[in-house]
Amino acid sequence: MLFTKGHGTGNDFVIIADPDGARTLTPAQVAALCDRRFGIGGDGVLRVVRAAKDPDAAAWAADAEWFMDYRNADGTIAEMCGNGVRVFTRYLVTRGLAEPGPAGLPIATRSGVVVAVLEGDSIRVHMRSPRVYAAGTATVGALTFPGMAVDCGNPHLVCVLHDGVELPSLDLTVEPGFDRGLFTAGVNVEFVVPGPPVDGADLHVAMRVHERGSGETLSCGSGALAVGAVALREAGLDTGVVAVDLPGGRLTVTHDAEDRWWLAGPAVLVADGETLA
Ligand SMILES: N[C@@H](CCC[C@H](N)C(=O)O)C(=O)O
Repeated sequence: MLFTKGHGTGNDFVIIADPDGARTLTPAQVAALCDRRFGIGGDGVLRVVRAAKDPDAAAWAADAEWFMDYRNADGTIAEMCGNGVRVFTRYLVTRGLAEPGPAGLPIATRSGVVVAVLEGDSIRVHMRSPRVYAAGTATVGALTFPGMAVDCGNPHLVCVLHDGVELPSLDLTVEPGFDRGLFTAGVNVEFVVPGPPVDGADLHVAMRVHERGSGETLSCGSGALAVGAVALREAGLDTGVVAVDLPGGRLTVTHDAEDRWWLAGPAVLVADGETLA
């Protein structure tokens, strides 16, 4: 099987082209591809398929030619992957499979159509609007952190650290505890600390994330969107730009005056290959 490897701020993906929807990817195959010792290694798989050729995306085929079929490293399906959309777009354009129009390139995902705009090394995506909807808590070791539940198409719990707890001190090798009644399908948990002012942003934060189905990753685009929404809300700002620093680099979240939410950051293809087993 031919594959391409790519990443967005270190959130890395195995990309499998399946334009006509001829391939079945089982959870076990996805987990094997993503295995960092016995496989290619990745936080997830992006299957590149025409929306019209996949029953999960047929509803969007009139609005977007291509469907990002995203799977987590453990083989589970997720509704959205913000870094994945950018890497997916880079793949389509680099391979000549799509060309963005003046308004950008629509991409179908399991949580609807998003639109990607190429800006050199960076790709900016008009995302589905995040919805901050409930209070929750996360536990890491003996510590409990209050947080806000945010729906970005996929579920997030954003926790601002308190009492001088520092991001590097958190052990995210194990899944944080969370309220399974609130998040019946699991959750991606973001831990956030405020940062000093940076040029071009209204707010600046640093975050780490434990992703549902993938463990701690170097970056999570939908997580950054959730964090940006909570940061703007807590600052009392309706619109603004939030610089979000992750272990893998910086993403920028913007809520503009037309009520659009944007996620921007780099997207890189690093290798092509072929699996042998
Ligand atoms: N890394 C992604 C999110 C991938 C899906 C997530 N693990 C889930 O299960 O919801 C991103 O960049 O958004």
